[in-house]
Amino acid sequence: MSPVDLRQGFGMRRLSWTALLVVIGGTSLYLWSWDLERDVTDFIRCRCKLFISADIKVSRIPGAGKGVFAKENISAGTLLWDIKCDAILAEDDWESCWMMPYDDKAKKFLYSLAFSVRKTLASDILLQLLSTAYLSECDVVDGSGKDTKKMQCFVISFDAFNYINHGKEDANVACPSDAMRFQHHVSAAALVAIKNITAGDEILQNYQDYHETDPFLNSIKRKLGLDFEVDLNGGSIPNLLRTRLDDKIK
Ligand SMILES: C[S@@+](CC[C@H](N)C(=O)[O-])C[C@H]1O[C@@H](n2cnc3c(N)ncnc32)[C@H](O)[C@@H]1O
Repeated sequence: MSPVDLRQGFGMRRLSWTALLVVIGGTSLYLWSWDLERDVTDFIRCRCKLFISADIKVSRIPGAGKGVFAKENISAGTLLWDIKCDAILAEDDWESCWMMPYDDKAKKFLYSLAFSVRKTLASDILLQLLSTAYLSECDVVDGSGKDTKKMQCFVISFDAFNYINHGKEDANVACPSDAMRFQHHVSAAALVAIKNITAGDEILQNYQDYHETDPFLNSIKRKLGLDFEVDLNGGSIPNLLRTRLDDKIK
């Protein structure tokens, strides 16, 4: 596993941070106003790091929007991205990111959001947050990557890997095996190259490995009019309503 050099800054980063603060602040206010804050939102402060240089540009997949492209050759087995939710474990140069457990409380809250008649600015902001977050296994128990509970969390980060598109046979990254996690203290939500990747290749992950297969979440997203993945087996993903944060802050 050989981490390559740090990602250089991506455009819009400052705007993304401002938007993130607005989102977290707005969400807390909104939940507090519903007396739900303590019950529903455990936004866990984590640190994330991208270990490679990558470009965000138009994907070669028709209709897929933007994608992530490697700027260098990457060998199979290289750790590309990781997240740690224990401050002691992450170095200072890891960037702030968040996890929110996808548990019964979160499901109850999502349900109330989808079926509530109350529509406010704060609920709109929360929707933006949902549209950028993705589900992944998480290590919230001790933040060390050793958590074997296989919980799922929403990952909220604003780095280039938010733009990874879906691929099946051509997927070249995936979450690490349990053996790799335990041996190298890698998080369950980390991304590892599963093939040799050549500079200029688009980085693709099979979405079925980590999210969008949850019928409840998909029904909520459908109800909320959010972008969601369907028919991943068929290989085509309809471009429904696109509400991604970056589109809003152009
Ligand atoms: C996490 S985003 C990836 C970044 C996205 N392409 C963008 O420009 O913001 C996921 C969305 O990208 C699009 N997408 C990803 N993989 C795709 C594929 N193989 N075919 C078509 N659209 C895809 C879908 O709209 C999906 O909801």
